[in-house]
Amino acid sequence: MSGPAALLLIVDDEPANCKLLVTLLQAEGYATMVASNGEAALALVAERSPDLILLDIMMPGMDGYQVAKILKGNPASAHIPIIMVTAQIDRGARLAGLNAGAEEFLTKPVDRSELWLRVRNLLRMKASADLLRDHGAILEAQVRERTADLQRFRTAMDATVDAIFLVDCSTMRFIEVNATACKMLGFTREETLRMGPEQVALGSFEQLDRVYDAIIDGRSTGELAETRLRRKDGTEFPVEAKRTAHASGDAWIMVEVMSDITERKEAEARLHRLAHYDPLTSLPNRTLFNETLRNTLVHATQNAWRVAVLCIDLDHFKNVNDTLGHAMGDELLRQFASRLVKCVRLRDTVGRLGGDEFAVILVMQHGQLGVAAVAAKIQECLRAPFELGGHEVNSTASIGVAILPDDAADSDTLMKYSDTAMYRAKQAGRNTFRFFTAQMNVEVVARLELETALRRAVEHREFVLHYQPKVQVDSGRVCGLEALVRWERPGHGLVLPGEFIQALEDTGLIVRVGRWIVATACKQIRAWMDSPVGPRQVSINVSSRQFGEGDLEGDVIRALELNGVPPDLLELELTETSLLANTELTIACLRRLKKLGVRVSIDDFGTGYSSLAYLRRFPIDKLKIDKGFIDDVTSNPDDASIVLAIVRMARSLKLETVAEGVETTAQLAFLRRHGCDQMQGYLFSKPLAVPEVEALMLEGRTLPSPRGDGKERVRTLLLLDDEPRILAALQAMLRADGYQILTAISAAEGFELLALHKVDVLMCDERMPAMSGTDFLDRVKDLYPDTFRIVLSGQADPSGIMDAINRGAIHRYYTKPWDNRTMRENISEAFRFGELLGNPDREGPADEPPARWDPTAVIEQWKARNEPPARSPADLP
Ligand SMILES: Nc1nc2c(ncn2[C@@H]2O[C@@H]3COP(=O)(O)O[C@H]4[C@@H](O)[C@H](n5cnc6c(=O)[nH]c(N)nc65)O[C@@H]4COP(=O)(O)O[C@H]3[C@H]2O)c(=O)[nH]1
Repeated sequence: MSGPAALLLIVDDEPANCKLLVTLLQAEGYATMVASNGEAALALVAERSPDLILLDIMMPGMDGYQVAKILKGNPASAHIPIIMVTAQIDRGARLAGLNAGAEEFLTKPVDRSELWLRVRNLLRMKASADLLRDHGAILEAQVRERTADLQRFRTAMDATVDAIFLVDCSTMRFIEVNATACKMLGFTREETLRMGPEQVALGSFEQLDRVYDAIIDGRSTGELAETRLRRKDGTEFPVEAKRTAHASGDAWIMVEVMSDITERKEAEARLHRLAHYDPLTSLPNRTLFNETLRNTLVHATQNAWRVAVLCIDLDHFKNVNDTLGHAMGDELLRQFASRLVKCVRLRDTVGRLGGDEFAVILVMQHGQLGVAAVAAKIQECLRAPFELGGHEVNSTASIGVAILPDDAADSDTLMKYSDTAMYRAKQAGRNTFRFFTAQMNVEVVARLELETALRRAVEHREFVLHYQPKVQVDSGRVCGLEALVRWERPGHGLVLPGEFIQALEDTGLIVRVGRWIVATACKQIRAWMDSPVGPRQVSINVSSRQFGEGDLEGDVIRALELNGVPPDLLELELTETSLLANTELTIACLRRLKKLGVRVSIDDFGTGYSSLAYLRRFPIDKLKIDKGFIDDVTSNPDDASIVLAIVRMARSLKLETVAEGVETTAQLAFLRRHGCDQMQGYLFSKPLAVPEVEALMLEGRTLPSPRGDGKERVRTLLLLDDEPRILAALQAMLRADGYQILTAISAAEGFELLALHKVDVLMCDERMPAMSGTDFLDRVKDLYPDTFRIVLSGQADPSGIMDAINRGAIHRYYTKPWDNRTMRENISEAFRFGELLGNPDREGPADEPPARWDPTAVIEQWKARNEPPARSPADLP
């Protein structure tokens, strides 16, 4: 036996017995220790844990059974074999010994060989039992550790926010799932473990099998993939899955880790909506619209389809914003969007490009007619008024159309062309549509060239100012000048603003050019102040963009200070339309400038939509009556009424009036007679370069004074007939009666003479080429109601003339040939009649209009007549 000798404990109260046993056992090489009673034995066992105990039964105090029971009851000593040594050999004693836990018995006196045999056998048994016990303990510890590991693993698995599924690839069943997986799916763990992936994943068994095979074969790395899972209640949700395959013996285990990405997907969807859809109308925005157009064009080109792009812009939309506020403007856009969508088929695309700009993609089936029908439908859908917070608002749209492949082959050009066509529709008076044409293309190219040339012009300072004098109507003297920009374009000579101002506006270059104009005009005023010309008031045109984007106020103040120019020598001309834009900003800026002394006038007055109430908000000094009203002021009663209304309104607001574009003395006479303060026009002078306008001012040129001024009033008769023979005969007949006789051979000449002279009696032929006598007199009735009007008719049937008489256009009529005496008497009577009825001091018929004559109402009526058919929101209060 190798290793330390086995330690044997001999327990006996008889020292002789102990000694014998010690001797016998030590002789066999065992180590021994002795205890003389039970307590001592227990103490020794606790202390040294012997390999075997020889235990006497009969001992004083604690007997052998008790000792054995205690030892076997204690796990630390239960494995120590006990041999009971006893003189009793009866069966009862043996049973009691075995019950107490003893393994063997020896009878006293002890037989040496039996002792050794028993001791050796028991020690062997113990050795192998110890071995087994140690092994078991190791195994147990290992199991305990594994169990703890497993527990830790499961706790970790359960604690993770991701769902984890372990799938046995051979059975396609879950063999393990974590708590998150069960919660995500709504199944219990047990229910889940009874299922396989094809019951919760979207995809067939075969599809999953293919995915798993690819991962196992290494053809797929099992990178993050998006898929969907189905819950117990049948609802689905998106997950991101990471799959890895693990070999387990011959089988493969697929570990699937899945995260619920519902929130991420929703956020992505929200972002996508924000990036691609207009939040106000929910229509595709410009980005998505362009993307859709590009894709449509690819398909269209492949399939030889035709595609139309419609650019749609609401007319006068800005007025809704300005008058009803932005919330109502938004509401109009929303309502329009939903009407627009109903005008097209499902497969067509409607988008909002921004502001009031919408666009439509139409895949065409029936050629251009189909597109025209859609455009007409869109116009039609606007016919019903929009209900905006209690206001009924009418709106119209201008539509431009460009077509693939006729006009362009790519989306950018197609968009550009339909936009160009839309602007054409606007220019054509709005509320209409236009197809893009090759001519427009030429214009687009020309426009681009113009813009490039203008940019260069700004850099190279190619602009100059010309000046057009303004004249005081009563004194005939120059009272100021309007600065008008010209472009000395290399290779093109002097270019007028009509050809480039709009492009300067559209490109924003007007802000820089405008600043230059302010500075140059102020420099010129200074130069005249320092020359014999003397101080002169100069007006400059300003664009609304100079308020919003530039620093008009700063520019003006700097230029005035730099040149030492008194502010009242500078006048700013703003169009009605530019006043309407940026109103608050504009008003505030104008107020400050006006406080400084700078003068302000409204240009082209009458062409915009400003009402009297609106005008009061602006700090203005002057109204400039648009040339459009002056052109026919002597012959068109509508224009005449408008001009008179403006003059009268200006007077009541203590504003000066300037008539623009006065070209004839008749116009001047009309204006002079009706109290217009100033005139500007070719009649006096065109805009001139500085040296020429200086010469004009130094020469002291004035307007010719009005005819008949200072002379005594004479009775004036106007005879109008297209036959000079008749005129001559009438003149000869009436010569002796002392009238001032004026003759005209056309209605136009007649109007001019009426404007130039105070005519008392007017006799006109009924049959004239351009205009009948009654029509002429109809107009004269409105323009000069105090004239006594006679018609000379060659016709027997006077029914048309009777109508005119009933309308009050004609006071008398005569048929040709006439009786000289009666005619002379009647004309004389007509003068007397007119003098009796009319106020002999009155300068003209409308100079002191009748009480019912209301200038604001006249302007409103005129606007109503000149509005597009569907009334625009511009009419809102
Ligand atoms: N047929 C005819 N025309 C007459 C007569 N009297 C004056 N005109 C023209 O009428 C225009 C008057 O200027 P506007 O109404 O301010 O209209 C101006 C103004 O709106 C704009 N503009 C001109 N210069 C400037 C400028 O310096 N800045 C800005 N922002 N706009 C300018 O361009 C418009 C056209 O300017 P112009 O071509 O110089 O044309 C000038 C002038 O030459 C006439 O008796 N008969």
